Amino acid sequence: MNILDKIVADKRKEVDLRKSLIPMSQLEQSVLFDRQTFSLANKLRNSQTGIIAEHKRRSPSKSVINQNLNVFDVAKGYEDAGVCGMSVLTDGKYFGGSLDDLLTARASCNVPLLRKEFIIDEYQLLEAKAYGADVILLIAAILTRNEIKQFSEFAKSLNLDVLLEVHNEEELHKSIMPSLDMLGVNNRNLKTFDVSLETSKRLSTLIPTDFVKVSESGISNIEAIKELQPYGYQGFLIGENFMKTDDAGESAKQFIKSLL
Ligand SMILES: O=C(O)c1ccccc1NCC(=O)[C@H](O)[C@H](O)COP(=O)(O)O
Repeated sequence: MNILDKIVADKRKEVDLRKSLIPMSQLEQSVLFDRQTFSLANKLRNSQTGIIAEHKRRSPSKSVINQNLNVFDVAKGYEDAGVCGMSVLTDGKYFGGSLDDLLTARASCNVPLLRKEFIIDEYQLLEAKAYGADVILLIAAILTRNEIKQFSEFAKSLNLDVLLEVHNEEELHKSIMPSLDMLGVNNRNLKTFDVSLETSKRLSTLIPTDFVKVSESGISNIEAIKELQPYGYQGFLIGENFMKTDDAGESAKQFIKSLL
């Protein structure tokens, strides 16, 4: 079994348990459920830099990145740096994240928040809304076309933006549909962890122009952004490069300053 299959198998068990502990009706009663959400897609369309900065303590490919940073300070730092959005990993077992991280980030800043998760059930979209997210991620590699349609339409009914992530042509062809806002190309192969910006370049021409294009993973310098912008990318998801430093917000600030 590859790592992605393992993550998804574990996630199914976790979501089943969560559902039995907190019913959907309780999530819908969250004070955050009826808040006006921020659109990441609109922010990216109107930005010169397009940085989506991630909170990421550890990962299957790198094990520990940084366990010492406080998500409240990281969120505030990213906002002060001028990011377009913040991605918050909420998976506990593989990334050391939690829904509490999402809530803490929400309490700390007013930038669009992406719940970075392995979404396999509509229940997780209700959780995303209840804990303050504005955007959800759908990963084509772990979903059927019908699931992508069902989850993205449900997310839109909750006023959440949808970022659909692909890694190859087949995933892209099965996923294109009007209920998506942003098409993300992950430069990291989630089964082997190989990273190449060439993936974003190769797939760029196949993405219809009505979607905001986002390049994800393995972006560690300004040159990478300059290389990807001519391919139509308006969003750049960056995790490790900021999180490996002592001050992720300051690192994002210097990065964005050099881009302008
Ligand atoms: O990062 C991993 O090792 C990983 C492994 C398996 C599934 C997902 C994984 N990462 C999620 C992400 O998409 C990245 O955290 C995100 O794009 C930022 O990447 P980076 O800038 O390389 O930290």
